[in-house]
Amino acid sequence: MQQLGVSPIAVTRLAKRYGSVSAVDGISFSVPAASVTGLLGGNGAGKTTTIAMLMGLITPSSGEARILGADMAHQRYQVLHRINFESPYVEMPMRLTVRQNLKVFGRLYGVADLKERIDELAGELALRDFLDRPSGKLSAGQKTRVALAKSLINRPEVLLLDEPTASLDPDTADWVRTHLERYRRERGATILLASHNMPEVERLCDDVVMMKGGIIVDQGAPSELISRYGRETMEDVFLDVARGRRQGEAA
Ligand SMILES: Nc1ncnc2c1ncn2[C@@H]1O[C@H](COP(=O)(O)OP(=O)(O)OP(=O)(O)O)[C@@H](O)[C@H]1O
Repeated sequence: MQQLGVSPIAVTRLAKRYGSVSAVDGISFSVPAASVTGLLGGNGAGKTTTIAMLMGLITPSSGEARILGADMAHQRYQVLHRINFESPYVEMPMRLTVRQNLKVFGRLYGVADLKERIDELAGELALRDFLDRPSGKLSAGQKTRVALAKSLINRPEVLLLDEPTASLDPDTADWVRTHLERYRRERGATILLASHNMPEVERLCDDVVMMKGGIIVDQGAPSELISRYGRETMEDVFLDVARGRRQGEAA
């Protein structure tokens, strides 16, 4: 059970240095239960490094990344079965079929009703036509649907998504967003979403954390940020932040 009053995702003075490079430089933010927060920033801002520390895949130089109360650098095994992630940069074993891959991940996450769960996801995410094909022989869009199925296999309470719609056609991307919205609503899941797609951020995110050079340069609800910067869209806000323009300053 989640502790009362503790955000499912909580990052405190988190930092990661690689030699002289500060990939993440002492950031703090939290994601309230059952909400979606977008992690935004240009290339090299520190988003993937932050998510990797939240997954416990990279050890912070200092500070803490907690999920469901567990310090992910030291206590991740307490909560791994309750969380999951999706990234287009993580490939599944290509020779295994989609079904075999989902079985491997399902076992890793300790899913009790695995056969039923795979069947359920195959229906919901339209995987049936290629469930018994090698994962390496799928199109990018099909691979993304499989990656989404993998990330939902254990019905996670917390989902970390690193550009879940990167390199998808607009139709498939819209389809993925609709699924994520539905999953969040039905499961009450807490989601952190790194994205370069501003319409996606406006549609899915309750809150946004904007990073640049490893630090947080602004945060708030998309509508709040748009009005604070005197802009029409998050795309405009993003460009203002990326180009170092102050709120309300003319382009
Ligand atoms: N293993 C590493 N060794 C050295 N520097 C690294 C390493 N990983 C990341 N960095 C550096 O840390 C900074 C942040 O990288 P990160 O991948 O977190 O950014 P990002 O916001 O996810 O960028 P993108 O949008 O391009 O994916 C960059 O300057 C990057 O070059």
